[in-house]
Amino acid sequence: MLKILSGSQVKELDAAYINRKGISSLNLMESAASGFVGWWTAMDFDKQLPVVVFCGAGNNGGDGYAIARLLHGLDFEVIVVQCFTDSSGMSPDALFNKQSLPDGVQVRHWSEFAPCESAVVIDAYLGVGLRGPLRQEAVEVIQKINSLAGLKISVDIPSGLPSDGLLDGLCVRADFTVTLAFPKLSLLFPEHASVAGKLVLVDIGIEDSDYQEFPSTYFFLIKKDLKSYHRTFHRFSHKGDFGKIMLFAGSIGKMGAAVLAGKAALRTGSGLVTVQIPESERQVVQTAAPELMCSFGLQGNLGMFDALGVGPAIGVDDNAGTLAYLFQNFPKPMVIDADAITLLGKKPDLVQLIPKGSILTPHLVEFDRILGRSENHLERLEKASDFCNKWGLNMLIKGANSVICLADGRQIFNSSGTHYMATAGAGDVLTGILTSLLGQGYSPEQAMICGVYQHGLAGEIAGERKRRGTIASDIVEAIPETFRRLDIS
Ligand SMILES: NC(=O)C1=CN([C@@H]2O[C@H](COP(=O)(O)OP(=O)(O)OC[C@H]3O[C@@H](n4cnc5c(N)ncnc54)[C@H](OP(=O)(O)O)[C@@H]3O)[C@@H](O)[C@H]2O)[C@H](O)CC1
Ligand SMILES: [K+]
Repeated sequence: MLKILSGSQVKELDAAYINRKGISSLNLMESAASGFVGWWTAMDFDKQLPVVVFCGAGNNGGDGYAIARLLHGLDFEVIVVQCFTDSSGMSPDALFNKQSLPDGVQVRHWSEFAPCESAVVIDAYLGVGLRGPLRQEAVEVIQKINSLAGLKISVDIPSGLPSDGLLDGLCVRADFTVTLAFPKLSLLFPEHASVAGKLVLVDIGIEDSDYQEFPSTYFFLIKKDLKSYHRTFHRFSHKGDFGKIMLFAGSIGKMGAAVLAGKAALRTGSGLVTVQIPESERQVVQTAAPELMCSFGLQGNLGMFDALGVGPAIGVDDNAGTLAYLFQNFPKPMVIDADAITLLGKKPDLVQLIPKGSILTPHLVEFDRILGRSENHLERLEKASDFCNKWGLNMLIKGANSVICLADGRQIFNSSGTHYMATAGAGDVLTGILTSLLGQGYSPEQAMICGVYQHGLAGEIAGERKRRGTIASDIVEAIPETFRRLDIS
């Protein structure tokens, strides 16, 4: 899992890495530039289009000069736009790379650069070294970059965006941000989605062990992490090992929630799945999914289940008593979603009854219902951390880059998923997946890590095939393929 460090820790990380590996800072900059160009090559940009690289005087600019040299070597027409006047303030590595530009690369000063009609723009003006409010010249440079018509690609972070905090002013509006080593925290905030564009992560060779000495509570979950969090089953495993779970979901007119959550749990590998529903609606479930079992009364049978999920479309009117009953009579961690979260917002006294280690899965509106409105994502993350710590609970804040908030304070941003998942019932599918994994003996942390990543991956697989026509059932049907892609048997 990648640790997300603050902008000011990046310099120390580089120094420690350089020291340990016995390489120069220039080598690291070259890795960054060649990583960027590796992505560029895979994107197969049109060689007819000129490439305009805006370079600052710091190491972000240094990356830009090195990228300009490498792209020129690949036969692109490259124009470097120098965004400073006095070269004496340049970082040594940026200066070296500026001096290494081949003759064929044109260099202009930003104030003299007249925008060409069509070009790809690379923004290597300011990176994580930004300090304080933008100076006047920087405002004008960024306005110029934003005024250009072509595709804009920011190196490491859109220039002007603080790496760890909130945008307060102007920054480059990127179509892609190619971020180095780990995503900068602010790139993961929903309020910055429109300036960060698509996020691309480039590995520059720094290993997980190099991060160890740097404290951070923020992490980024990537594909290679998944396998080690999964349980392995053997040839003597039987139906019981895969868990018996109960999903309390659906109500009259909204039975799809029970069907989707139930099918998702089956596709995730649950041995036996029972849905708790109104008796009058049993034919909906049993016709849609014959593998599901139905139950119509809670009392008496909770002890037989390994895990429980509650909330999707149960309604908020008469269920406070039921929730209290579940919390008091099912002592293991459970999944709490949708209407159950809204109910907690209405009856906060219920929170203290929730079994420790349980997983709450609010989207942003539901989050506000339990913890009040937040001005921004940073405030939201802090509230989640306090809440989880106070009550010994886990929370998943759903959205692009959903955040897994663990009771011990770690907050893990998910990297999988797509906007095609913004469709009715996608959350019900997640509840089914998470409850299934808890029932298979996964700890809440394991269940959240595996479940959230695979839910996102299933959405990506469904989206590849169905694009904006993706519906929640497609996500369910893509779950088996996620096990194949992650090489999990
Ligand atoms: N491990 C890695 O991830 C690596 C990243 N690399 C790249 O390096 C940058 C960070 O480089 P750094 O030199 O620390 O800083 P920047 O280039 O981002 O910024 C410094 C320049 O910004 C000017 N600045 C600072 N604040 C302001 C402001 N408020 N308004 C205007 N200009 C500002 C500063 O000017 P000074 O006059 O104050 O010196 C500098 O010119 C990182 O983002 C990556 O891109 C490395 O390539 C290798 C490893
Ligand atoms: K930049």
